[in-house]
Amino acid sequence: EHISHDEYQKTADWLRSHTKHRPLVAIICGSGLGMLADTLKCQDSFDYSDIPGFPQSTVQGHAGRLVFGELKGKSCVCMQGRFHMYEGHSLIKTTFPIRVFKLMGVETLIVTNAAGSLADGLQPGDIMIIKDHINFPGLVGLNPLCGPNDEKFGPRFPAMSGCYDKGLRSLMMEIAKQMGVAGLVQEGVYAMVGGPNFETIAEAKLLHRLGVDAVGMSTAPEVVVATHCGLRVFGLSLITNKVVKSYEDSESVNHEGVLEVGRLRSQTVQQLVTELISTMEI
Ligand SMILES: Cc1cc2[nH]c(=O)nc(N)n2n1
Repeated sequence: EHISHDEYQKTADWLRSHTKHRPLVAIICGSGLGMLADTLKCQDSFDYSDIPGFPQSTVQGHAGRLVFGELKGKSCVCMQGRFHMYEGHSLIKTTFPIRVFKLMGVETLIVTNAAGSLADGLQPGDIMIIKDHINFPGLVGLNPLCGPNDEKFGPRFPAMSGCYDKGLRSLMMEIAKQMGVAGLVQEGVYAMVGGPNFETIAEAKLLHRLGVDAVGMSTAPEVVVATHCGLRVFGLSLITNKVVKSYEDSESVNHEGVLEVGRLRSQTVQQLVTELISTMEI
């Protein structure tokens, strides 16, 4: 379906009339990383169900709240729970909040997610700074920008090269070193698959062959829409499991395990993101 500019504007106006916060940074908290929102000071929070135009979140481990507040004195808005294509939402709906944030004056998007690792050097519990992504659904036309282009947001044919801001990626590597967790952090390529099933072994081998380091079921559509409307983007993946790449391997992955690693490492992710927001020029 198509969403008119006025609908985005209406939601942005509703939010601006319900909070005094004027965030410059938006953060999307991935599976098991929702606690970051709880660290915001002077919070104003809204259940997605109370916000006109917002879709509803249905995934275990995703609260479904929009939290405004301050992080180290900087005004932020946090999505505690995000929308996924596999929930049956259209991609227009899953990325609706991004354009609302843009209309509210947000200039930087920080997106976090949980992902499975295909790279041999990436272990569960590691943190991957997203250098670039492969948007498989987008390549076959499942793209939030399909349909009439809204020129007020951006061009018909937006460039995507360099959509993960190099300055923020370097800054985050610096922060990881200062925090003494550089050993946990490395850059890599993230691939989005539609889900909700995890990969077959043949699919895992294909992705690995294509140069994918970590695979998940979100993030790319949000980043495409954010880049289209001119937001600066930083992304990181919390590696929750090794993707099974061999027919001899009996291991298999499940959502519980994904959430468990989230709980284990969320503290570190929280500190890294907080430090990034506090250090970067807004
Ligand atoms: C959130 C998440 C975690 C994993 N692990 C995996 O092996 N394959 C995925 N697609 N995902 N997605």
